[in-house]
Amino acid sequence: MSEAPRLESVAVVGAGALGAMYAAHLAAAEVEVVLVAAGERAERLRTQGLTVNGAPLDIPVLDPSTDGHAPFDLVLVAVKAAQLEDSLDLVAPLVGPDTTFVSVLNGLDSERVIGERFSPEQVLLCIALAMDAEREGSAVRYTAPGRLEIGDSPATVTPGEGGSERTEAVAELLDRAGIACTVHDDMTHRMWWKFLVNVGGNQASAATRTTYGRLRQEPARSLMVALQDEVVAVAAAEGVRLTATDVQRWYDVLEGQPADGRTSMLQDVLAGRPTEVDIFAGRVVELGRRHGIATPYNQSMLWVLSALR
Ligand SMILES: NC(=O)C1=CN([C@@H]2O[C@H](COP(=O)(O)OP(=O)(O)OC[C@H]3O[C@@H](n4cnc5c(N)ncnc54)[C@H](OP(=O)(O)O)[C@@H]3O)[C@@H](O)[C@H]2O)C=CC1
Ligand SMILES: CC(C)(CO)C(=O)C(=O)O
Repeated sequence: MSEAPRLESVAVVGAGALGAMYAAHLAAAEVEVVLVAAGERAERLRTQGLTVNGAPLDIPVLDPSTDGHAPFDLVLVAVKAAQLEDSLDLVAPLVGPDTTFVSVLNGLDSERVIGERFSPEQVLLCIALAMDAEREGSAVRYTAPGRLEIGDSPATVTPGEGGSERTEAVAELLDRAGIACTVHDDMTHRMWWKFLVNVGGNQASAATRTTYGRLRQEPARSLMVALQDEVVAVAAAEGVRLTATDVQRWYDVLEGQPADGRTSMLQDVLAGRPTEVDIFAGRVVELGRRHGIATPYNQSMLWVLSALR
């Protein structure tokens, strides 16, 4: 078996809670890492900078519309869902045929969108889990860095043939940078599991404005469970089996989260930013309609959280 290439350069697009946290890890491991941004955002990042857990994040800001650079080995996409298309346009000049993409975005669809814009072979499937990263202005803080789970898309790898070189190379890079990562051969199931987590956890916490500690208790907990039951139903109709054990695994993760930690969606609501409700409740409602499954709790979330825009 040939050895996976060693990845040396990373472009992070989306210098928010997750993007800045991972950029700090990569820079500390002496990997070449840049933050990709344009216009006023690039200017702000250059002049105001960012801090991660109080330490200045001293890495270059690259604006592809004015600054040239050879294609990067890895593009780490860490914007919110509504910003995905724009961020891909921005990063396009930094992408070559050997560039690999990892998207930490929540939801079922970002990898497909990236694959359609570039090439499906260049995109790994990924979920980001169990972190409590938050950003306020130019300050990013976390106590729990969580972990990434990565693997190949079934659309690009033949089952039983083992992981791709791209997956191996990304796992090696993350390991070098001290970013906890596990490789999975059934990422489709893992993505659906994460979707269940976000549809329940993020939306219930955002609608009731509760931290992880209060999300573990009534009444937020019952709302979370009702939202998740609808995910289990639409997942089954899509051929994905989410079991009671799968659901329990999220409760176990939730128990371990800091009591005062906040989901990314609660952070958006509290900061007055648009939420990612379209990729959570919006997607469940759409799948429910397609399969003739009632999704009243997610329909309510769609109305409630959309009204906060
Ligand atoms: N935070 C968390 O704990 C977790 C988040 N996730 C998921 O990860 C994704 C990222 O979340 P999070 O880090 O919280 O998001 P943030 O909102 O903190 O960060 C997004 C960043 O993207 C930047 N951005 C927006 N548009 C562009 C663009 N066109 N070009 C370059 N940069 C851009 C924003 O800049 P600006 O501020 O200037 O607008 C912001 O810095 C989401 O899908 C989220 O659901 C998953 C697991 C946990
Ligand atoms: C799983 C969770 C809740 C943090 O680990 C998340 O994905 C988010 O906050 O968006």
